[in-house]
Amino acid sequence: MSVVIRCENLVRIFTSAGVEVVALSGLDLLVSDGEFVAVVGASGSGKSTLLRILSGLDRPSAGSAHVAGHDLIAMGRRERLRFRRETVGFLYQQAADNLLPYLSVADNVATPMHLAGARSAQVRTRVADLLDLVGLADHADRRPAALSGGQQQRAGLAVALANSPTVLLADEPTGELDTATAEEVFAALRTVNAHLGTTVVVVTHDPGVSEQVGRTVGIRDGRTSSEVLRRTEIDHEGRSELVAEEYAVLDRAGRLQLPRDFTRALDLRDRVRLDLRPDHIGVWPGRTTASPETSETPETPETPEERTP
Ligand SMILES: Nc1ncnc2c1ncn2[C@@H]1O[C@H](COP(=O)(O)OP(=O)(O)OP(=O)(O)O)[C@@H](O)[C@H]1O
Repeated sequence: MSVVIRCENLVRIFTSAGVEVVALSGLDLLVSDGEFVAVVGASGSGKSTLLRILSGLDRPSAGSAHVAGHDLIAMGRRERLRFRRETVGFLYQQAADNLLPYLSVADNVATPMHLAGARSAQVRTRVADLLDLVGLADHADRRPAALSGGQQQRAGLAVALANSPTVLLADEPTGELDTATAEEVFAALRTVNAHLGTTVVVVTHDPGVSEQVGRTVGIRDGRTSSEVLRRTEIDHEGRSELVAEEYAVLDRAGRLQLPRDFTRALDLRDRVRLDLRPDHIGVWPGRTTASPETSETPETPETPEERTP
């Protein structure tokens, strides 16, 4: 499957009042065509900065970023405008940022198409198709204020998809919604992902969304740290079960960030002991007094931090 988003060693440093803030500190991210990925991290971890760069609103200080064949650093003004209009769609947390309050839902969805020069007949068909897809066919004539929070986000989703973007970027799209309504919005995002093939990247502080998406990428201190991949497996009795596997990102320099709950569980810190096996690497709490040669190496290590890829 082809790669749609490729970020390598992305750095973004802000300077305000003479103080430098490192928002992204060498972030790597690969997203394949048609994937549904959540980037999850605490407040201040760099999520919004990453999305602003991916949507062409901001430029990184260093590193490289490509989205759907566009080089986000080399891109000139004209290409950037076209990229923002045609290649990426954006869904914000607040309905007010996605929808114009004085237009009906249908006119909100039609506006980006008219701006891109689409013909009226074409616009009408696409508006109807999109509202059908997000389950708002019966609400086309309503103003945003007459919709529930979940309906407003689904209307915003239809607006973001108006010009058939390759990638949909969503910044905390369910941040203001209760759990049931958030699930409804994620269901609409999954429908869009499955039916239109749009690659979807959601950023959020909520680790709970990992159950709603195909892959979760953790972001910590401006770098991608761990990943959880979910896939369906058929067990020996023919039942399908959802399997979640945890991954960590290994960068080109060989650096690996272990998930915090793993390091805490085994009190791993400062220095850890490594053991190369034919198909995996074992990691043990380091001992300060014994060297790796003299310390015991379990013959059949079964500690939870060991993963066979
Ligand atoms: N324009 C800016 N000027 C100065 N510092 C900034 C700017 N934008 C972001 N930062 C800083 O960069 C860091 C990352 O911010 P960012 O908004 O990307 O994080 P976030 O994970 O999206 O957080 P939140 O969930 O709170 O929005 C923070 O320390 C933030 O204060």
